Amino acid sequence: MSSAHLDEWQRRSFDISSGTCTPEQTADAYRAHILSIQYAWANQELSPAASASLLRTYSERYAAVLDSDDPRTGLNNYAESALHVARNQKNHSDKWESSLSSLSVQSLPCVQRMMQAWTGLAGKSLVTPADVNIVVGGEGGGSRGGNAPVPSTSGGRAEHPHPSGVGQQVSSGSGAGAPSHPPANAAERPKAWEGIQTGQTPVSFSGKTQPGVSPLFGQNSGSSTGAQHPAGAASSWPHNQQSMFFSSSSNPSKRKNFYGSAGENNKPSHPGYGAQDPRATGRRGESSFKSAREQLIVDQQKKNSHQPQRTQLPAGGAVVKKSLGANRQRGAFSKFVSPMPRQEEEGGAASEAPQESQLFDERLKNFEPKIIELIMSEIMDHGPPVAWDDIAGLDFAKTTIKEIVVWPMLRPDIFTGLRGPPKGILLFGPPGTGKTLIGKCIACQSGATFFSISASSLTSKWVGEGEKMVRALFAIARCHQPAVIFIDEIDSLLSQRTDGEHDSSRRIKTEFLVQLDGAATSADDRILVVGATNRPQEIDEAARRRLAKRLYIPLPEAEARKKIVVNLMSREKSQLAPEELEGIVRNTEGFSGADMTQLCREAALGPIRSIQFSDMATITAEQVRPIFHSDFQEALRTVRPSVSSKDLELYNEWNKTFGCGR
Ligand SMILES: Nc1ncnc2c1ncn2[C@@H]1O[C@H](COP(=O)(O)OP(=O)(O)OP(=O)(O)O)[C@@H](O)[C@H]1O
Ligand SMILES: [Mg+2]
Repeated sequence: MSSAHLDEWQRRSFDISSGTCTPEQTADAYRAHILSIQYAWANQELSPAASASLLRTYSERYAAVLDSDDPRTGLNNYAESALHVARNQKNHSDKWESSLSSLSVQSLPCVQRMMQAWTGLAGKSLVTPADVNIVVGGEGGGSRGGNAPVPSTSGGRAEHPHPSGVGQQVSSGSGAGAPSHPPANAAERPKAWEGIQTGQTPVSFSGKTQPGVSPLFGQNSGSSTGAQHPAGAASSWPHNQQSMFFSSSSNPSKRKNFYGSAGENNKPSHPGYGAQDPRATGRRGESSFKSAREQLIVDQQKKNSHQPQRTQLPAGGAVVKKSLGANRQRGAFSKFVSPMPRQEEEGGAASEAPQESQLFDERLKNFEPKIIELIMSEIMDHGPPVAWDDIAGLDFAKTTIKEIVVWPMLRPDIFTGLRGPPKGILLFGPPGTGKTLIGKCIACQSGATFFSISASSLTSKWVGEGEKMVRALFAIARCHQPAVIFIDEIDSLLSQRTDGEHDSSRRIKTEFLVQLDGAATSADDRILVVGATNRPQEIDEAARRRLAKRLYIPLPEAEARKKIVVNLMSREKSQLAPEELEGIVRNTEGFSGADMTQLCREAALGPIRSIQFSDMATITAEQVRPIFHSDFQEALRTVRPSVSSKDLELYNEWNKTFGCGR
């Protein structure tokens, strides 16, 4: 035994027996003991007999700590695990089975009304608001965001009524066709309807509309219209209506799940999104087993659940393809939509789903799971939301970006051919002017799948891994279209190729250029690469050409500086007269957005600095005085602009030569 070991053991023994340790610390120390005994034994520092004896001794004491029912002296393992089980336990509603029989359902007034409406009121809204109280799928079983997984009968050409019996999802939109009549006899009815009639299908009814659960009857909360459902679904849905009925993988994070979806084609899942939460299927009794990867995704979803839902489940549930912009919800979180409708997207029939799923596998089968995993982790779905208004000034850049990202979504029909959006944007300008901020804003506002890639994650110490990463990145982006790939500090990835540089970094650049060029991507692919740099002159000329839209992000003008101060001060207690504000703006000529932020931070410390040291411990937050103009004056002594006029000249020069600004 080395003396170091003995010292350590002695110290731990002392700690444990000193009585000052919490049960957790004691247990930890015992665990450490047992580990070190095993380690010493494995290294032949302890004889087998000695280690067996030590282990026995420690195990006895260890057990006493762990299994104690006295919380002061030990850890109650049973309680801990019981808590764990309780945390993961499904609530009662999971087990709750409706006592409603098919007969009692039929006698419900709303069902009666609906049946009457069916026969008597074709062409009119069939439901009253009260009807929306009936939901399908129970907990988590519905689809979200107004994309009810029900087939459409758009254009009045549906031969089959809605499985719920309504015949059509009643919509506020204009795209809905005339509601269809119910089939006159049971033989004509789709199976799902029979399921309701006979109580065979696992339909549950709850007393209230749950958020995120699509009403079975009645108006959809979103902009879902008949037109939103893929054409053709109407004719194909009866064959798998149950799966459509219950599939609901509309969570945005599900798209991270597409990988590994092989073999799931027959499940009522969103084929493009792979494994799904079994609860979401609404099928009771199905195995609740989740792989570690699925569990991770579920955990991530929970973690990010406060984020706005940006991904829309294509109508029809079983259809993978995202619908085009014209059919989507619009607004801040709506998706960036391809101006070039693809054939499959237009078709969108459920029968195409298996092919699509195969396509996903096909496209990614050559990539190592590890690499795919790495890239998937770079998909940015979270982070504090940034709105266009949070970015002061930069109107030209903002308008141009909206033009490239937002407008094609609104009018996909006119953004085709030569008007198609560019594949690459370069944001360049002095440091701290909001380039990264714009990237974050695109992530929040475009609705596209947003990959925020750092150059370091693409460059690997393993030769050859880097270009694989680049290939995988674009392949995955292609599977998640429309997609935006944001590469901050792109100069480090695409700097000029020199003779002396390492071969692997050269290969990464080449691969990137190939992918950017579209040689490896088709014209229909909606992948937008946004690069940001404050060293535009270092970018390789080939890369420069591919980043066709080069936008100068200059230092903020007076108005923008004012807006930054006003924005930041609105969140603090401050007293600034308008003329004082103007004074600050005048004195900050040449400051970048980041400098302005720094100035405000420094000024905000003014009130704190004025507090007497003796009062520091007792003063309440309300007693801290507001930020005054004098604090700004004080701050201006220490905060200086970070961009020199010489640097500015360089940027202006580069902008004149290569920029796309006016
Ligand atoms: N136009 C702006 N409006 C509001 N805040 C801004 C603006 N520009 C910069 N800022 C502030 O400065 C901070 C830094 O900005 P950002 O990281 O976007 O700069 P950058 O242009 O990416 O700089 P770099 O080139 O050094 O990466 C932002 O978090 C924000 O607080
Ligand atoms: Mg930046």
